[in-house]
Amino acid sequence: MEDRQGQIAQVVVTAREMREIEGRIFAAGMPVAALMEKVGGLITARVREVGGSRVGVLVGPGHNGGDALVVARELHCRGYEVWIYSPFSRFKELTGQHLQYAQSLGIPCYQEIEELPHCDFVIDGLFGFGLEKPITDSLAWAINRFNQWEQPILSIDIPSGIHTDTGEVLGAAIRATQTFCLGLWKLAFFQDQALEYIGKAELIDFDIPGVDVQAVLGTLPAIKRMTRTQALSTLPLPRSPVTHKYQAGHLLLICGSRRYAGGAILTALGGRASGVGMLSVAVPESLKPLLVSHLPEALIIGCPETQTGAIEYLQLPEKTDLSSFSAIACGPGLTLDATAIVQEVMASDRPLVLDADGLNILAQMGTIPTLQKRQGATVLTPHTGEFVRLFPHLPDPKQDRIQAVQAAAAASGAIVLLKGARTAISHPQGRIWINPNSTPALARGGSGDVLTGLIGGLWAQTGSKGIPVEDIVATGAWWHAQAGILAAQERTELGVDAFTLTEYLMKVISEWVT
Ligand SMILES: NC(=O)C1=CN([C@@H]2O[C@H](COP(=O)(O)OP(=O)(O)OC[C@H]3O[C@@H](n4cnc5c(N)ncnc54)[C@H](O)[C@@H]3O)[C@@H](O)[C@H]2O)[C@H](O)CC1
Ligand SMILES: [K+]
Repeated sequence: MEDRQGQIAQVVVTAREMREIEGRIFAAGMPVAALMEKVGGLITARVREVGGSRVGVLVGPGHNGGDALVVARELHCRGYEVWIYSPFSRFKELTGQHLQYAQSLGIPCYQEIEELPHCDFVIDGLFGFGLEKPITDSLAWAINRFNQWEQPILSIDIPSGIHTDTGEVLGAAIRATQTFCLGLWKLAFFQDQALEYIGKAELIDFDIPGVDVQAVLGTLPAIKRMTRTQALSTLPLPRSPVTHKYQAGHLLLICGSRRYAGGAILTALGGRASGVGMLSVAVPESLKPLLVSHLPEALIIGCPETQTGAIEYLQLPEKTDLSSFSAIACGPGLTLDATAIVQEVMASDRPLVLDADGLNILAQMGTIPTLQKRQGATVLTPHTGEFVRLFPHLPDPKQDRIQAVQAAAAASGAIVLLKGARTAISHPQGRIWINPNSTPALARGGSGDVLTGLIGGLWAQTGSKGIPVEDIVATGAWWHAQAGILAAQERTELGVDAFTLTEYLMKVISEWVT
């Protein structure tokens, strides 16, 4: 049972894949009406927990409308006052039958929004994954009116008007308070542009057989949703009782400038929180005392500086070269004057995380040709602005973040982590992890620096264990977000400065592990 729920929680599908999976279930003999009845019953049970007794139900022409009508009927039979709004004259057969029966029970059905009496909440069953074209004219007008209402709106499957794959608004879309995603997570739930419409997201599992999911998605689905179980299986815990510090990885961070000293501290604190065995931090010479005072356990390497206070070149301790490190993370706070060191680390074969100015310098060097020459594995961690600078010729991530990150990884051969409300991580061959939960509290200067250090530290510890790099990166993104969520719970969304975040990294993990 645990197993099935764990697997279902990771699955993410497109509308086409959902239709194929659904097709297999029907072909195997499950009557369409029976499935609709089952799904409607499950939604009703959840709706009844919401409270209120006066309900407006928005009914579309397809099976999303059919689901809504089953809920309307069930609520009516349980004593709710129910009104239907449906401005359509033609319905799919099953939906039409449900509408006829609902009306025979005395549930009123209106075509005009003004006719709907005041309700405690609204159920949105206008369109699900069958939405084909933009919503226009009077229906778009009505949706915009519903959005101005104060009452909660509960959407069935997906807010009507949202594209199931890209998450874009097709003409007009319902802004739901809560959305009950049916059966399997749809891609739109992880596209930043849809999040304000989806509200609180909940999966209603209706027992889709695992074999049907596998038959359509394969044994290694391309797009997966990150889960706690997955993150815990990747973390370097428990440690071997006989390990020594060099077996727990050696991370080199290259970060900071006179102008951006704090970025170096935050990156290093992120690296430290990963539990990495040995931490070395290369900074401009003048920052060394500051870093030593914050991280007494780290080896702080002071490097010659440019006139502007950037690292001029790497000056590693005697008998050390880049091959001494199990992973390198480079970029936060460097400024654009540190081009030479980015070139130097690119030429090494070490696992490399590039972030912030490291990415901006890479963009100036020419992202794709430079990465094609690299011997080692590279992780890029851009936000949308950096992404566009790195990959100016690829589709804009604002339209479809998942497709954009997949294209970037394929074109560059790097593992690309695209930051956002729903951070997505793609392997060059198209495997994607999506981090499903985060908090706007993390939209704050310095929080990305912490992530860079954390991912670097995890990679340094686990890279030699045969764990796929994208799994390590996704675990870092998950851990970072969970720390932000816990910190925001305890301190509000205003209380999660990047320094505080580094302290919650340990706090959140001890809650999971104990
Ligand atoms: N996932 C499952 O296995 C189950 C899904 N259920 C529900 O069914 C819908 C999908 O149903 P479908 O009938 O295919 O599509 P829709 O209800 O989303 O709507 C299609 C309907 O609407 C017309 N249409 C499309 N776009 C527009 C537009 N812009 N303007 C006007 N009309 C439009 C189109 O022609 C069709 O007639 C899924 O989301 C679930 O809610 C099952 O009930 C349970 C199993
Ligand atoms: K809907």
